[in-house]
Amino acid sequence: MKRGMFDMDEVTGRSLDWSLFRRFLGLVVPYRRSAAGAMLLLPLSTAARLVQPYLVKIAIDEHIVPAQLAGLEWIVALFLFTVFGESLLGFGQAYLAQGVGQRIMADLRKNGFSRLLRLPVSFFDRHPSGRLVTRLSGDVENVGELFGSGVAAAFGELFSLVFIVGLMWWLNPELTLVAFTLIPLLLLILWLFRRSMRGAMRQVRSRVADLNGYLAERLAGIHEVQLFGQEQRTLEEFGDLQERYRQSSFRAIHWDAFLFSALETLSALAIAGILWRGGSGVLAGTATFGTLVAFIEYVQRFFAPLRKLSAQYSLLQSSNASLERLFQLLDEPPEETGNPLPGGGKGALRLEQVSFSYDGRTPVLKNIDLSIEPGQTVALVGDTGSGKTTIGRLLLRFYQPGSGRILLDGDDLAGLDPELVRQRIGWVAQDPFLFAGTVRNNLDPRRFHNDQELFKLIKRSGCSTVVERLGGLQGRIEERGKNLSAGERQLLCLVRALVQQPAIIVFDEATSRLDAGTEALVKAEMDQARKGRSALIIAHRLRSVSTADRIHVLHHGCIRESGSHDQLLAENGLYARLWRLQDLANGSEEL
Ligand SMILES: Nc1ncnc2c1ncn2[C@@H]1O[C@H](COP(=O)(O)OP(=O)(O)OP(=O)(O)O)[C@@H](O)[C@H]1O
Repeated sequence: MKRGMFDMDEVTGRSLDWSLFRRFLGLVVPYRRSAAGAMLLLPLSTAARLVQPYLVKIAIDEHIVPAQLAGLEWIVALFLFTVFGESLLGFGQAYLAQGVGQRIMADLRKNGFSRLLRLPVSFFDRHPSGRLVTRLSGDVENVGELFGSGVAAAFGELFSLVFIVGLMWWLNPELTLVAFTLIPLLLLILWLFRRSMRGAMRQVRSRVADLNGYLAERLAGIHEVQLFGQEQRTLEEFGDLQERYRQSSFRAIHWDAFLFSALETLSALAIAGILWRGGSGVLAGTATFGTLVAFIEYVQRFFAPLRKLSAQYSLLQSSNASLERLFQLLDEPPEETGNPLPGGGKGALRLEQVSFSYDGRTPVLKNIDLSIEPGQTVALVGDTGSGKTTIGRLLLRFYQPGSGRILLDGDDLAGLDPELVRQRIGWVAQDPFLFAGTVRNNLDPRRFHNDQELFKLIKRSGCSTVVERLGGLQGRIEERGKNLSAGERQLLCLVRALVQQPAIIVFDEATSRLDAGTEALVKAEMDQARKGRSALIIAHRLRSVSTADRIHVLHHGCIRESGSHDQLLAENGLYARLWRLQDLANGSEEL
């Protein structure tokens, strides 16, 4: 698959970043007691583990070699005690550390989702939903592991290393130097690994996000995939993404394997050095046999944490990229809240010289002047892509105009609380969306009415048959309203818009998908809904707006003509031409 065919997730993540890490520690603060407990148990369990080879040395040097069996049972008992102690302490440590990790995950998921819900719609234009799902699932998991399996464990391993080197030096400095002559080589290998692993982990995260994004998009459009026989092509594209993901994972595994075998080799070389120098030392009487055995054991235990540290390093790298992505999300500025709306608005709207572009480059609306007086019905017509829906979105404050201003009952929309604006302006969308859940939760999400009032409104809006078929207010609507026809969905969305008793109602192609019979029904309900409030009707079919008080004809983002139906026909301009075209087509065809 070509790069760019499906937007690649930005490859983020610097090397281990302390500012990110400090911020991560802030997530641990609420659980500091458990975290401190986990950190405290770590050195204790490590000490219990590392004292074991020393006990073996004593057993050999003081009891077995000199054939002094008295007291050996105490050494064995102590040995067993440290083994059980290590298990118990290790269990307690893992329990506390993993608990902290799980709580951090829950917090991040909740905070991330809560931020997503408050982000402006323009954010979702830039970020495919599949990628956002990856952030709240995969990235959160990674960060959660950072404490349990990452930080706490790394702290333990580092403690082990220092403890081992200290003990070895205390037992025999010369043998310690022999064991660690390969340290420069070890550092070189670790540096190489660290550099390569960082790039590999970033790529893995980025490619898994691509894969998830693609999956989410294709599953959402499964009807179109099947309709256009795209199963094979989709499979191939998925296969390509999957292959890219596999390759990057493989690269990461390859580096992991490299480090594992390099450390194994170094460990074996160090043991060989100890056998050679230590063996001659035992024969010359400068070292004891017990020290030799303990050294071999300690060298193995020195390289084991390094292997673990390298695994933790991969984890830290991938968590770093995940942390960066999650913090980016948490730092996204939420939609501005603005001032509360003064009460008693009558539903007057005014657009003054409004211009707008989605991407900051291509103008979609240019210097729009338009007003709706209280109780008036204004219509927007124009060809596909001329910017009608965009005007509706600006009215609902989903986007802010690039220049110019919009006044709602005299107040600049830019300074008003969007939630309250959306309560005052009802919206019946072109492609209405219903959530999986009860009829009640869908129709009256803000709980404006009790059941009786709601049912009255449903009846008045002519959709009581639909609601009864679904099983009443507690009846179930499936995901995206797929157990309903387009007309039924449109009718329910009309009720949903009316429930909040808006001063202004916007119909965006509300009847475009309906058959003649249902269209007449919805149209009648729309006429009913317009009574006593201002309305903006966005439509292709001129017949459906001919009775509007004022009609604006939009062309390439500019208002080309304005007036009543009769005035526009008399002007004999674009509107009149479109009207004749639609009339020719029996008034039933779209533009
Ligand atoms: N989210 C978006 N991001 C970028 N461009 C967009 C977005 N939504 C719409 N556009 C572009 O803005 C222009 C106006 O779109 P808009 O939906 O307002 O047209 P419309 O007049 O309502 O069309 P239609 O009658 O087909 O619904 C189009 O060129 C469209 O491609």
